[in-house]
Amino acid sequence: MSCLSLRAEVAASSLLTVAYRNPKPLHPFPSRILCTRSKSKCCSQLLTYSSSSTSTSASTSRTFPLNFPLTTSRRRFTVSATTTAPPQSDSSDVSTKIPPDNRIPATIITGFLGSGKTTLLNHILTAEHGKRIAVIENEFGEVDIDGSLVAAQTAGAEDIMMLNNGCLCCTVRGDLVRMISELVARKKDKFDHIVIETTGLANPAPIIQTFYAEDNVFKDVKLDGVVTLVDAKHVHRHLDEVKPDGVVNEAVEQIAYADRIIVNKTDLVSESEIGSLVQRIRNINSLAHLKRTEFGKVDLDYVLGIGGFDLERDKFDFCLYADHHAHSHSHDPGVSSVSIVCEGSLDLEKANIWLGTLLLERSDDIYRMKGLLSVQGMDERFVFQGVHDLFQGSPERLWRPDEPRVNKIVFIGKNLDAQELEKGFKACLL
Ligand SMILES: Nc1nc2c(ncn2[C@@H]2O[C@H](COP(=O)(O)OP(=O)(O)OP(=O)(O)O)[C@@H](O)[C@H]2O)c(=O)[nH]1
Repeated sequence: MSCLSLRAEVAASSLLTVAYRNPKPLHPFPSRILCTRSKSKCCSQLLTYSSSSTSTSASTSRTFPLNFPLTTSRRRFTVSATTTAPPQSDSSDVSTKIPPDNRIPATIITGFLGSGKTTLLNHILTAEHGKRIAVIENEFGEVDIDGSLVAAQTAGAEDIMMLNNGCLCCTVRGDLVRMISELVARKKDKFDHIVIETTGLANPAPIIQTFYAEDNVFKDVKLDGVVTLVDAKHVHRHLDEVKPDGVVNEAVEQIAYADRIIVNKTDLVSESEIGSLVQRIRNINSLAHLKRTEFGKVDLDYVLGIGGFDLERDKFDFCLYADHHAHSHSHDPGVSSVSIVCEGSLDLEKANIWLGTLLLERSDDIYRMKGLLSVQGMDERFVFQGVHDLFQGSPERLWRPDEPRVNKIVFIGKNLDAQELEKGFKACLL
C-alpha cells in the first residue's frame, strides 16, 4: 500500500502535512472553533490529518486545526511517501488511496433573502429521488413560515427541524450542533441526507466550519456541499451594498463559498442581464458549477451528493471556469477568484513553505481553495482543498503516462493579489 504520512511537527517548525490512513484514530490536538480565530499574533490554528477511525463508521481524511506558537513555527507542506506503490499499470485505474467516507452527507442551501431557497427545498423534497432527507430550517423570528410552507407541501422529508431563535452562522451554531447530534443519535437509520436551509442573511463560513470543528458532528456527518441561490433580478443591489468596515457582505460571501450556484428567477430578467450576472459571479467564484433556473428547478444530482469537500477520486471536482491565467478583477467588496494553471513539477519543500506561509499570513482572507498539483518524485496527482486555515490534502490517482503534469490552483478570497500568488507559486516549480 502506498501511503503518505502527515505529521504536524509543531515544535520543529513544520506544519502543513498530509496524512493518509493512519491505522489509529488520531486525536492529538483538541478540536477548536476555527472561524473565530483570534487575530492576535500569539497563536494560529491549522491543519489536517487523515485517519481511518476504528471507532466510527467514518473512515476519512480530516481537516484539523492545530495550535502552535507563531513565533517559533513555520508551516511546512510536507509529504513523505513511504511508498510501496501499487504495481504501476498504464491504465489510470489505480485504486484510490482515500477510503470511502460513509458518514451522512449534509447540504447547505443558502442565498440572499427571497432568492428561492425554500422553493428549491420544496423541489428537492417533492422530487423522486428515493432519498430520505432530514431538513433543518433556520429562520429569524418565532414564526416558522418557511417551515410550514415546506411541511405543507412535502411528504418527502423524514424530519423537519426548525431553528427560529437566531441565525445559524452566529447565535444558534450550538443549536445546530445539538440538533445534528440528536438527529443522528435518534434517527440515524431513518434518513440518508441532511439539508440545511440558512437564513437569507447567513454567512456560510462558520456553518461550514462547524462540520470540521465539532467532533460530535464530524464523526457522523460530512459536508457534501454548499448550494447558493442567486436572485437574478435583485442580487446586484445586494452585491453592490457597501458595508461598514469589518462587516461582511453576505450576498458576496454566499457566492464565494458555493460549490453549486443556481441563478434563479431567470424569468424576470433578459438574456443579456443573465450573461453579465454570470460573469460577475464567475469573477467572485470561478470554482462553482453554475446553472440558470426558474423556480429552482434543477436535477437533484446537481445539488445532492456533489462531494464538494471530498478528495476522493471520482468526486474531487476541479473545473475552472475562468481563463488559465492568474487574475483577479472582481469589484465585489474585494472578493475574487485567482486561478493558476501551469505545467511542471513542484519542489515539495518550497511549496510547503510557500503555502504554509500564505495560510499563516492570509488565511482569514482565503475563503476557499482547491488544487491539483504535480509534485516532484510523486507518481500521483496531489489534490487538496481548504477553507480558511483548514487544509486537507492527499495523493489521488496516478498521473497517466501521456498526461501533461499540469498544476491547477484556485483561490477564492478577499484582496487577493493575483500576480503575487502566481509569482509565489511559480517560484516553487523546479
Ligand atoms: N418569478 C419567480 N419567482 C420565484 C422564482 N423562484 C422563487 N420565486 C418566488 O420568490 C419568492 C421567494 O421564494 P422563496 O423560495 O421563499 O425564497 P427564500 O430564499 O426561501 O426566501 P427567504 O426565506 O425569505 O430568504 C416566492 O414567492 C417564490 O414563489 C422564480 O424562479 N421566478
